[in-house]
This record gives sequence, structure tokens and C-alpha cells, in this order.
Amino acid sequence: MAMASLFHQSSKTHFYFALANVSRRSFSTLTTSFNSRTFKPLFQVRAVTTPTEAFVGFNEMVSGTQRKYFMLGGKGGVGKTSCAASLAVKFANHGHPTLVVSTDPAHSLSDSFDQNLTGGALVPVQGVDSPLYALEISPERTREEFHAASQLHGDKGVKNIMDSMGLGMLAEQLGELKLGELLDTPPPGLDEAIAISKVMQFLESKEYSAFSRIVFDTAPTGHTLRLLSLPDFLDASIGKMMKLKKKIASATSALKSMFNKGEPQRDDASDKLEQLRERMAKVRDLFRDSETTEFIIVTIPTVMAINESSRLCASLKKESVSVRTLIVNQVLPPSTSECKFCVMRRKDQMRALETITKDPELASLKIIQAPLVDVEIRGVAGLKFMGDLVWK
Ligand SMILES: Nc1ncnc2c1ncn2[C@@H]1O[C@H](COP(=O)(O)OP(=O)(O)OP(=O)(O)O)[C@@H](O)[C@H]1O
Repeated sequence: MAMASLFHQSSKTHFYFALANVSRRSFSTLTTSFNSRTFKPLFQVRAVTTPTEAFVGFNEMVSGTQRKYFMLGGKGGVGKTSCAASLAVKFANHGHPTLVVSTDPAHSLSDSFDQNLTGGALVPVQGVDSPLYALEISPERTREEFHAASQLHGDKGVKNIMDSMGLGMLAEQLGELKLGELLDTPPPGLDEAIAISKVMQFLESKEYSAFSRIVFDTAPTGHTLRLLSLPDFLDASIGKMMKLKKKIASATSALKSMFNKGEPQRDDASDKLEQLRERMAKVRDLFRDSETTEFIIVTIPTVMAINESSRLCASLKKESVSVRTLIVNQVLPPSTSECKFCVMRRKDQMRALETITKDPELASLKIIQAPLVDVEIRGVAGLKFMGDLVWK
């Protein structure tokens, strides 16, 4: 039996209705480089419309103009990008200037929106009611920039780039290490460090201040957990570096005072380390602030995916990251036909869904079931359609 016949008839009508109603308003094609020195807000925040119908969960997510962050993550291929992109479209269509960020090195935002959003800069998404920008954080591209700078200007070039990313203090602390050589075998966590530095830019740059909703399409589970635990790890490392520096500094100043009775020297390096530490603390606090940040786990109704989601949920809770919602995507809609394959598959999915209710990590979450549809979710129209099914 063709997949098409699994599609719920009313949903199909709904889809074409959605297609016909998608606004095609276009935005200026302004793209903004991260390294831009002139910080101007890209646009002003408009009044946000709050739906009055039965949008219980989404109602809470959309209300208020205070900035909120939503991180969507889960196992590879379950529909993270489709869910993240559809949420971003829905926020924008409810009046929120929205930014959707991909931290997955294998980006699929461009494929999902069916628009070219590559380049590692803010790119406007066409076809939504309020400004929606996409950003694919590209560690590979940054690494290439590092290499080029290293070849042209040696370690000084690499340090300049790190400086422009807000990681200059870290570069200084790496001191005599051959940064160029380090890049040939990037240490684990470098991709996440790059993603974190971008998060720091969100927090500090006026350019990003107008976005009231920021949706992260994260990389599959392992990467994401490293990303979330990095601020703590760096904070601890910086703490150790500072202690060491203080010891060296007090020994040095004791020596200096023996020979030179002049003014005590200001310790610039320690000041900068302290600044970096404060920035890391801000990122960590942001991830853990349940008022502003929420992690939404996306899964599919298979025992393997649900088990992984349970482990992800436990790890997120350990990191004190707020998790309230689990999306079970690609659930087969009820079928009136006698297709054996469909009946078996649906039974199997029902068994997997049962395991959620018994899972100690997942049972307490709000469960959203999103149906498997018979068309690929692509383009703003498709994402709007998916958004209306998922985000209610
Ligand atoms: N509910 C659904 N019904 C039908 N197709 C879907 C559904 N959800 C997602 N898809 C399709 O499944 C494919 C994978 O989806 P998506 O790229 O969103 O997954 P992902 O978890 O982000 O993948 P990756 O881990 O590779 O980034 C896409 O072709 C998408 O259109």
C-alpha cells in the first residue's frame, strides 16, 4: 500500500489550505557578518500576537516579548531540523523576530527551508510574516579561516581570529602553543567551543538584541551534551589557570619588590581571564535558566530512539537544563485500510509509545505526537503545515 493512502484525508485538505495561505512577503536580503564592527539592530520588535484559540502549550511559548531560547535535539534523523524550523516559522508568523541557529556540523536548515542559508552569517528566510533569520554555525569554515590566517600570519593570525570570536583571552593563555599545528588535529570540543563563542555573541551583541525568539537546531545527542557541559568545563579550567597565574604573579611581584620599589604592575592577563570566566558563567546560566531556556527532545516511536531520548533527558537534567516536552515524530496516523505492513508497524509504534509512559525520565514530560505525513516536509509552506500539527 502506498504511503500516500496513510495520510489522513482532513490533514491533506489542511495542507493544501496551508500552502495557499502562506504569506510570500519578502525581506531585504541584508546579511550581516559576525565580525562586523558596526552594531545596528536589524529591525525593531513588533507587537507580538498571542493566539486566543486552544494553543495551550504554544501559547506559553509565544507569549511575552522577553527573549526566549528553545533548543531542539535528539537522535540523528528523527526530525530535529523540521521541528526546529517549523517552530521558528510559527514564532515569526506570530510576530516574533526570530533567529534559527544550527549547531549541527551537518547542517540541514537550507534543505529544510529549501533556501540557501549557508555562509555562517545571518541570512533572512523568505516567506514569513515577521523577520526570520537563519544562521548555520560552521566550525569547518571557521577552521578553514584559522588555517588561512595561520599560513599567512602564523600564530598571530590565529590569535586575531580568536579575538574576533570573543575567544582572544583564551588564545593569549595558550601562549607558546603552536596554534596552527593544533588545528591540524582539532581537539575534541573545538566545534562546541566555536558554537559557544557564537552564543556569547548573542548575549553581548546589539545586533542580536532584536530577536525575541532563538531556536537552536542542535547536533545529534553526543555533540549537544558536550556543547552544554563546555561552559562548566572551561570555567573550571579558567579557575585553575587563574590560581596558577596568581601564584606566579605573587612570586614575581615579591621578586620585583626586592629590586624595584616602583608602582605595582596591573595584571592584565588575570583581568582578561576573569572576563572570560564571567562570559562563560553567563552562557552556563543561560542554558540553565528555566525562565528563558528550554530543551525540547525530539524522538520517533521506536524503542531504540526512546531509550536514547531517556539517556539524553537524564544527562540534561544532570546539567540542570530545563526539559518539559518530548516530541514523538513520525507517528503513523490511524488507517482504515487492512494493509498488513501498516497494521504491524502501527502496533510496533504503539508498543514503543507505551515504553514512554513507563520510562522514569520521560513519563513526566509533556508528550506531543506528530504524525508521519506522506510528503517530505520542505520549504516554508511545508514547515508552516508541520508547525500547525506540532505546536498547538
Ligand atoms: N513527521 C514527518 N513526516 C514526514 N516526513 C518527515 C517528518 N518529520 C521529518 N520528516 C522528514 O524526515 C527527514 C529528516 O528530517 P530532519 O532533517 O528534520 O531530521 P534531523 O533529525 O534534523 O536529521 P539530522 O540528524 O540528519 O540533522 C526529512 O526529509 C524530513 O522532511
